[in-house]
Amino acid sequence: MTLRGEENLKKALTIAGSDSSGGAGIQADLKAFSAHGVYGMSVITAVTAQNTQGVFAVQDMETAIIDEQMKAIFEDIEVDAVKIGMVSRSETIRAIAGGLTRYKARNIVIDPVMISKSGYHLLRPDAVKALLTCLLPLATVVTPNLPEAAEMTGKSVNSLKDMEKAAAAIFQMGPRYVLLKGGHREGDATDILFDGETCYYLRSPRIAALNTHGTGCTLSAAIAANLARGYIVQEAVSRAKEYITTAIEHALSIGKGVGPTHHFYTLYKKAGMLTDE
Ligand SMILES: Nc1ncnc2c1ncn2[C@@H]1O[C@H](COP(=O)(O)OP(=O)(O)O)[C@@H](O)[C@H]1O
Ligand SMILES: Cc1ncc(COP(=O)(O)O)c(N)n1
Repeated sequence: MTLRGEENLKKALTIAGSDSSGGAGIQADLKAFSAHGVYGMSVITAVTAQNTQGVFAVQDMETAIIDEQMKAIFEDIEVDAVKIGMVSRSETIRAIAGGLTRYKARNIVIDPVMISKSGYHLLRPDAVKALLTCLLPLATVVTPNLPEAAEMTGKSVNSLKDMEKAAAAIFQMGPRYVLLKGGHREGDATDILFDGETCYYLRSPRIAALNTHGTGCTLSAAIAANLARGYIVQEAVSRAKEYITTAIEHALSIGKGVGPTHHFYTLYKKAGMLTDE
């Protein structure tokens, strides 16, 4: 059976860690892909035991199974975009970079995940260099938050001026675009997109939200989904920013700590599935 429009179905891959509580990592990415009407696939780099209160254990996958997952996907299915999240350690990073190059992957969005909101090191400190030298040059867009930008540049990043300088320094590391996220700032949640020449400001008021688990994962997956759908980078990023803003506005009070964002608010609303209206 062929579904109407199936021949136009776009396919995106997330290479990231599993979050058992479903708010971040692979699970957030697949939800974001689905909400954009994009078929989702995954390469799991690590399994975490975590919930809304913290990360309690991590098991890294062997590089052999990372290679095999990439091979299984790329040798069979056309991949329209790739999002990369938690990569844990240098061996994992080298395996991913090798696979992306071998299979000529395109539309690559790298979220340089380092420390979870709850304070757990999801990237080993000795793997930062491998992330910068092996993966960043392959990125269409890299999406650091402020602490990650500080780690990458060796300078603290707070003001919008600092953000512009950091975006320019990270651009020199090889990605085609840098999206520096302002979620950790005081004041407006303004992000900066830099293409090597111009800084574009993506503004949104700060939402007084407690439930922001997985915001960065969701944003980068939404960018990948929009690239898979054929939008140019500026448009893909600006649509993803609208998507994450709605997802935070209607974030879910699930669990005892920092809950996840709501991926399907707009879809549920259109379908008349929201009971409070
Ligand atoms: N309280 C908030 N209100 C509005 N937007 C937010 C808020 N917190 C984060 N964002 C937005 O969510 C996206 C993810 O940013 P951030 O939370 O900094 O990423 P990370 O999860 O990597 O730390 C960015 O577009 C950021 O501006
Ligand atoms: C598997 C995985 N990947 C990424 C994050 C970062 O998300 P956050 O910064 O919201 O904790 C996470 N907590 N877990």
